[in-house]
Amino acid sequence: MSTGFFQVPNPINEPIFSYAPGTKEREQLANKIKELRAQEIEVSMRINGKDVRGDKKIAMNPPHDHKHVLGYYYEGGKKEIQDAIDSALSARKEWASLSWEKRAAIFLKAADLSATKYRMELNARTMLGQSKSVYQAEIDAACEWVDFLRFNVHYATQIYADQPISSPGVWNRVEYRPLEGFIYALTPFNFTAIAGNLPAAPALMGNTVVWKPSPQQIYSADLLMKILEEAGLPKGVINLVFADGPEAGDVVFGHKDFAGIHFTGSTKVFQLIWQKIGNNISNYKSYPRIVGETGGKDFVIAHPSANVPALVTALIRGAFEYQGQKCSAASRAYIPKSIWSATKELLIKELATIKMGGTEDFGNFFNAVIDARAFAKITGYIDLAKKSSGVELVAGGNYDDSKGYFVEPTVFVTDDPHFVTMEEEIFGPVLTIYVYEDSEWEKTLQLVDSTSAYALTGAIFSQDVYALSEAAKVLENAAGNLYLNDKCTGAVVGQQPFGGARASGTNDKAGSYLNLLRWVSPRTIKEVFVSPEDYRYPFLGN
Ligand SMILES: NC(=O)c1ccc[n+]([C@@H]2O[C@H](COP(=O)([O-])OP(=O)(O)OC[C@H]3O[C@@H](n4cnc5c(N)ncnc54)[C@H](O)[C@@H]3O)[C@@H](O)[C@H]2O)c1
Ligand SMILES: N[C@@H](CCC=O)C(=O)O
Repeated sequence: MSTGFFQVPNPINEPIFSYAPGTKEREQLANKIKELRAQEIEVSMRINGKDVRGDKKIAMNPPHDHKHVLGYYYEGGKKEIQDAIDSALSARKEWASLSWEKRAAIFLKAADLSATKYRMELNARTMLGQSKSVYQAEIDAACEWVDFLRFNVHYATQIYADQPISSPGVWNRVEYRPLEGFIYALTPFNFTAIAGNLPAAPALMGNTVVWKPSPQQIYSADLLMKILEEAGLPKGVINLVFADGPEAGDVVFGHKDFAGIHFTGSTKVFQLIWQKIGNNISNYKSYPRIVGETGGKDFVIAHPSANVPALVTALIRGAFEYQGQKCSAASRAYIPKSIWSATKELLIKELATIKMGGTEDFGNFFNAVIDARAFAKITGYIDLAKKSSGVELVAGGNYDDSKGYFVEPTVFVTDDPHFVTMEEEIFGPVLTIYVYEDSEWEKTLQLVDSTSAYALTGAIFSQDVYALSEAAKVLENAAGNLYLNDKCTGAVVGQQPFGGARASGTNDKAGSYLNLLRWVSPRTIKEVFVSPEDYRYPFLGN
């Protein structure tokens, strides 16, 4: 029973380890990678706190070394999804009525376990299973995941503390109830932190969850689940399932107690899901909450006053960190003619220094793309661009999938600002540049705004304050996360709440109170201390 107004520990961002040569953490991580590579693990679903194995045994392989086997998982089907829903629904009553600080303590403990005991393994699994470099794994699987857990507890308390005023003789209160039913968390391959946050955020607010991760992220999802359980998460609160997406969707979206979806993934899949929910709308007990962060076609626009070395650094980091497989990745850039030749020269020079290879070698900045399907899609765009007129290959353009799914960091310049690679999300290491006349700055801003259906992230480079503020105004609706003189990736929880609008999602800002608000259904209570005992108003007289 709660007996106080509790203050949660003040969250601060988890410090990023350097993994520089000679550091203890570098040695520990290298050892953990070696240890994991030497074994084949068996991964089960977790339904109602129990290991459950489906009939289909599927191998997990490092994308940069696809013949190596890291282990196997066992995919289920409709029956396991139904069992997971039943488990979530039966766990709901007890979990929802547990006092908030006891729920919060579990997630804070999971944060501490992830920052200490399991940090190396979280990073190692993300590096091996998703082909992330050491730094990219550290900012994701360790730091962002820990930040989500700690900051969400802080935001939850802000929500609970937000109470209405009361007039004399009355006490008004708002209870922030969890949603009535179960939540479906459907998560992407590219961020371990996002995969963990999507089930954890609704669960923190008292909901129970069915979580289906991307097949390409199961190797690290398995560890996230183990950490949450070790932290004390009761059985049935989060149920981890592995199944074909549409098959699982049929069961989930057809269920009357479906109360909400927490999705991150592609725009196409989100739109299919929204349609399915819409088609079933009259069958649900409540209107389901639909929260989805989806694709991007993120831009960089440089003004003639831009600092060229800073611009080139932002293009390289923004477009090619994690092989361009971030929803926030820079994939179209607009450079004025007056600085194009300096930009091009430096870009080519710097790209030539990038080392590509497996994640086990910490000297590699660049690793493999996630799987054969992504490799085929990305190289399809590269081949098309290579043979198109008006498009010039500036750097990269080669690829090889014999050992791993390697695609070089690739840059094209096009004379058509509507060329397909300027408009569609490729989700790989391909950057397309359009060079504009300096005199066409205003026109180019309009072009940036109207070229793509997406509106996730964008960056403006300018040393001229008027140009910077003009661009920010014209591009007001072109990005949910706008960067001035910085790359358009790498949002930090608590610092840059993340999400976009238009085709990029519902912009509910992961890692902020705005997101947590979607997982509660407020109940307003008015209590009157001395209730009126006569219906007559004074104006009626005697
Ligand atoms: N805006 C953001 O915050 C953000 C963050 C990360 C990734 N993303 C986006 O995610 C995409 C990359 O991730 P991905 O390849 O894992 O996305 P995806 O859409 O292919 O898959 C996301 C999840 O949906 C499932 N799924 C796939 N097809 C389905 C279907 N027809 N019905 C039901 N479920 C289905 C997948 O198994 C996975 O669990 C990119 O488009 C990227 O921009 C967005
Ligand atoms: N939040 C991450 C992107 C997540 C999508 O893949 C960033 O800001 O770069």
